[in-house]
Amino acid sequence: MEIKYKDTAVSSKKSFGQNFLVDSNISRKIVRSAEIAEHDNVIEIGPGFGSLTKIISEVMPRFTCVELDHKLADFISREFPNVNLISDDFLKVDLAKLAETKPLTVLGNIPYAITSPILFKLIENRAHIDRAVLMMQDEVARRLTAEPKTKQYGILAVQLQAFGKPEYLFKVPKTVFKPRPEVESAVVRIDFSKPVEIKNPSEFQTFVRTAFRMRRKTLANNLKGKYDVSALAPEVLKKRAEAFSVTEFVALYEQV
Ligand SMILES: C[S@@+](CC[C@H](N)C(=O)[O-])C[C@H]1O[C@@H](n2cnc3c(N)ncnc32)[C@H](O)[C@@H]1O
Repeated sequence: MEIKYKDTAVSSKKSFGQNFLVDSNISRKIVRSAEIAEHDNVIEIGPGFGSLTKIISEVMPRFTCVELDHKLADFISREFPNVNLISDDFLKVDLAKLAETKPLTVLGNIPYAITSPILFKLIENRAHIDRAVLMMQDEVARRLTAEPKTKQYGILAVQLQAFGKPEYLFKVPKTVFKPRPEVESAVVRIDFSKPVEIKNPSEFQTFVRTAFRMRRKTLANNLKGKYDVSALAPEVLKKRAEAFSVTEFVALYEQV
């Protein structure tokens, strides 16, 4: 489907997750949720035709946008000459460098196909991020914020909740996008401002992935041969990974 706005037309690319938000009330609600102030260091992922960019620019004169589609990047730099436009893949951008003066506030109606890589990049760079407000697929938003012992609770929930504080804000209907996506959307806010102390965070991430390797299996089965579980009680080992809260997960990791 060709989407045209002002002098720019793109044939919406599914692989780039190009579903453009066409309801300015929702754009305003998303930007408001980030509570940005003029002195914040804001970065927007995938500005597209600028539905969020326009609202952000009403609050602050200068911020950064990262857009992979060259046509749209050109459009943004013409429409918003004060924006620091990076015409590249967000996954390749050096966030530490952009956060040299101040931790970042990340905003975006993100391409759904790369939601997980984006979230893992944010976790990895959490020291350089204050908060993020992101629109994503509703199902993923529910997984990030899921409670233990539910179907949605898994690797993403434990990692996001261990390193940040994700909060499900509101659902967004398909009807406010052009073209309409096949899935429902939702907006999530993740607070990274109070970092949790976990020794060797990347090993913790591997531990979480290993514990959830086969969801139906017990912790004993999933950790067998990979970790020394002798310090864990037999009744703990009999449970499945989904039974443990994030705090319990950190405690388990410190005992293996
Ligand atoms: C869901 S659309 C949102 C566009 C706009 N923010 C809106 O709300 O209407 C996602 C945007 O991200 C861009 N995009 C896709 N992959 C990207 C990547 N790896 N890095 C940066 N931008 C990307 C797309 O070209 C598109 O403009």
